[in-house]
Amino acid sequence: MARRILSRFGHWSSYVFAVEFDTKSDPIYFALEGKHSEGPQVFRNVLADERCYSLHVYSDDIIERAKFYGGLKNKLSKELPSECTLLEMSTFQPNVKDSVIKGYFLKDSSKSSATERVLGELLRNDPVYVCSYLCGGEDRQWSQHLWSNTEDGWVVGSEKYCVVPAEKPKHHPSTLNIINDDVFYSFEDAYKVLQQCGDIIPESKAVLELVDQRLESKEKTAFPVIVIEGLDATGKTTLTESLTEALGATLLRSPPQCLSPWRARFDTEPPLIRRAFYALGNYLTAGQIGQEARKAPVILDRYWHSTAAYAIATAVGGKLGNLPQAGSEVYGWPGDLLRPSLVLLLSLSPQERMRRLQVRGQDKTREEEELEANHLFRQKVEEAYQRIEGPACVTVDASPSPDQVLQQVLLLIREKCHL
Ligand SMILES: Nc1ncnc2c1ncn2[C@@H]1O[C@H](COP(=O)(O)OP(=O)(O)OP(=O)(O)O)[C@@H](O)[C@H]1O
Ligand SMILES: Cc1cn([C@H]2C[C@H](O)[C@@H](COP(=O)(O)O)O2)c(=O)[nH]c1=O
Repeated sequence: MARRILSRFGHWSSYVFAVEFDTKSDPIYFALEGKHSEGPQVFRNVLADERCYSLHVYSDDIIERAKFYGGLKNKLSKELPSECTLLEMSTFQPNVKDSVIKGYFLKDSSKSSATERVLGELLRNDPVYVCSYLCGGEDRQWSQHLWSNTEDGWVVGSEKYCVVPAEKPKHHPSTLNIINDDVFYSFEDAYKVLQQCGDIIPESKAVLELVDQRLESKEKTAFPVIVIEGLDATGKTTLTESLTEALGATLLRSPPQCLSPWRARFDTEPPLIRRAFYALGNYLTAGQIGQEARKAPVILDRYWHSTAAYAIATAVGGKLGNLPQAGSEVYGWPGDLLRPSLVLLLSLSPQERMRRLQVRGQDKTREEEELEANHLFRQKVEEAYQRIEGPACVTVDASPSPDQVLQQVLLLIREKCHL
């Protein structure tokens, strides 16, 4: 397997490694060299005497890679001794798109041999690289040892590298693989993913059959198309229903109703597959818009902004600042997807949104840690919404009463769409 990666991007030692010791701060970045450099040691403040390993998921088959990585955390949590801590890790070439190899860094304070047995099994049977780390000498310098497969099992390979500090890259590594792993910018790219899943996810075929029958629509529409976006419970359903009535419009949504039987199934899949499903949903909806907007205005409950914003926020690890900068190509609109006339983003304070969620009877029992993680995720979704362009969204304060929100939005629509 090592040979495969060498042919694609160069030698293993040309990669930079990022370990997420703490999601609130930057990862620890390190590189590999033949000898240790003078200066600060990597891991000085974060590792003591634990045994350490890393796992890197790699396969030329993007579906195999996504599926295996998608299930790996669960598998490791079940099989490894409870004294093992799993940290997210990426291996990448700075500024090289699509170069990220996802994986985990493992701190093991158990005394058992179970960890090496589990990792050896993975190396033998699955699309992974395994490395172990040793700390030696008076100056406590770390080295990385890439494991190899042999006929008798696995061995700690002869390839030993010195672990040296690496510079923080300009962009967080998780941003390098967004295009076509998390967000699809053409119908064809999303379609290909579901085509490749046909054998392992039979439902993909049913979805593709529907998609094959879609009506193509990229043209400018006779009547305006107005999208209402926002986080869960910001009032989209309430507003889209009243708007539809007030304007004598047609109400559509993305993903469209016809995909409902498969949505839950695709929600359990890793991001590559799940996001391709949602992307195709937009193209199906675009076909419906093309038909309906000949006769009346169209109100849309979610569209491309949701697809891209949720995907980007999920893909980008750690802090809000790790999101790609405003103006980045990841916030662009797909060239082959019908553009709406206006996109309105409903915005609420986290407290009011939580209150509405609770009134609705959901999300009552989150643990504090999960809430915090979620809060960061929500912030990333909102920020990503606001950075998407072509068209960009107009933010609407959704905190007044339903009728006041409706009146405010009607004014905006009259002003921007001359309705
Ligand atoms: N302007 C408002 N003021 C107070 N409560 C509201 C307002 N708009 C909606 N609500 C209430 O907030 C809850 C969430 O509203 P709604 O279902 O319309 O949100 P949503 O954005 O469509 O949610 P989701 O995306 O999760 O489907 C509902 O109980 C609804 O009655
Ligand atoms: C359209 C769309 C939705 N999602 C996710 C985001 C939310 O968690 C739910 C909300 O869906 P609802 O139908 O409004 O309740 O689905 C997504 O990830 N990508 C999308 O394109």
